[in-house]
This record gives sequence, C-alpha cells and structure tokens, in this order.
Amino acid sequence: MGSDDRRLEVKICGIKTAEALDAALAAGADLVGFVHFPKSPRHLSLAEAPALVARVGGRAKVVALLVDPDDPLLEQVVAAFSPDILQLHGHETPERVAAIRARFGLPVMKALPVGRREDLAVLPAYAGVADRILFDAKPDPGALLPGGNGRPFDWRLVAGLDVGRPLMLSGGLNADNVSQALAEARMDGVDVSSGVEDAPGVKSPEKIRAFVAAARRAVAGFSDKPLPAAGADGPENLSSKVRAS
Ligand SMILES: O=C(O)c1ccccc1N[C@@H]1O[C@H](COP(=O)(O)O)[C@@H](O)[C@H]1O
Repeated sequence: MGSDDRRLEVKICGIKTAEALDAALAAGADLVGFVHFPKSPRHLSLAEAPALVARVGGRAKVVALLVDPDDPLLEQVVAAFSPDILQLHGHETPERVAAIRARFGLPVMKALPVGRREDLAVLPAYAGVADRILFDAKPDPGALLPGGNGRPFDWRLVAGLDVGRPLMLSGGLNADNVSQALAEARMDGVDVSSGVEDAPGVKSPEKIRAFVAAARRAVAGFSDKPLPAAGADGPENLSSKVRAS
C-alpha cells in the first residue's frame, strides 16, 4: 500500500437497524460491526443478521463481533453474517485466535483490554496470529460486557506501537474526543459503539455522521505514520516488534 493510499479506517460497531447501517455507509464507514453476544444491548440474532448484512452490499467490510465463541457458534455466525472479519472480544488466547483463523479462513481482529502499560505485554503474541489488533478499555472486574462500555483509557499507553499489523483504537470514543485520541495515539483506525448512540443499543444517525466526519478531519494533516496493509503478509511471517513509546 503506497503512502498516498493510506487512509484512516473507521468502524461503526453494534449496528442493529437498517437506519443505523444506512447512516454508517452514507457517512463513509470502512467497517460495520455486528455484535452477536446475547448479554449486549447491541446483540443481533442469527435470524436477523442475513437481511441486515445483505444491505451492506460490499460498501464496507462486515465485522462479526463475538466473545469467547466455540466452533459451533462460529459456524452459525459465519453462515448468518457472512463476515469479512471476525472480531474476538473475549479472553481468546493467541492459540485460540490462530485456530479460529485457520479453521474459518477469515481475518481476525483481536481486541486487547488496556488499563496500564503491563497489559501490552501480550501484544507481540497476539500480533503474531491476528490480522489486526483493537485496543479497548479494560473493563472493571465483574463488568457485564467486555467491551461496548463507552469507557476511554489513557491513549498515550498505545502511542508509538508498531507490530506490523493495523492497530485500531476503541473505548469511549465519540465525535468530541476522537481528534484528541488520534493526536495522542496515531492509530490506523478507530472503532466506536456507545459514542454514536442516544441510549445503549440505540444508534444515532446524526452522531454516526459527526463521528466519521470528526475522525476524517482529525487525520487530514497526518501523513508520517506508515500503515501496515491488513493481511499483506500472514501472521506466521511476522517478526513481532513492539516499540513502546
Ligand atoms: O458493543 C458491545 O455491546 C460489545 C459487547 C461485547 C464486546 C464488545 C462490545 N463492543 C465493542 O467494544 C468497543 C468499545 O465500545 P464503545 O465505543 O466504548 O462502546 C468497540 O470495539 C465495540 O465494538
């Protein structure tokens, strides 16, 4: 990927309705996320998924978000959501990530919870097996959801990292703070759910538009951070290098 082609990837996650999906696509989202996790207010059932996902029509990458799925559930989700990417947002080990990637033949984005610098010790192991890494705020112990809590973390903890994989930032982002987040962390992409909602699980088309526009404006002047191409080389070829700031 040449530097002129590099572009911030924006993901709108937790889409449940055609209205929200249309807003995300019209705003120019690169990835649209669908949550299959019954405890989430954004849960999309296997029965609802095919019609909504078909509406994407290739205009964005379809991401199916799961939490510690077993293989039978993955088979059902892959069949119903026809995802381009699997987002694993639970306690999946690097070995489990590699096994899922191999079995289902789909790129995997692994979410890593971040609360302090020590949480990044696992990054090289995951970067060796996942196609993308997503940083999210570490939830409180006993939290109902492992993500989607609208909670930010100290973005400086993930600034200056380079593991040869696209890095995405999430956790409490919204149209008002995404510029500051990107200025501090300079990620390859941003991911938002709660920050474009009026209530848990209720997406706001207006907030979706504002978020995508704010993210695009924020990076308009950034041109010095090389973006690794997703899937350009297999994780097995990755020589993990983690450069902490
Ligand atoms: O959105 C959810 O309900 C969810 C449930 C379980 C795991 C992850 C979930 N969402 C993801 O969490 C991050 C941060 O979300 P937020 O913007 O802070 O609400 C994002 O990647 C969502 O896709």
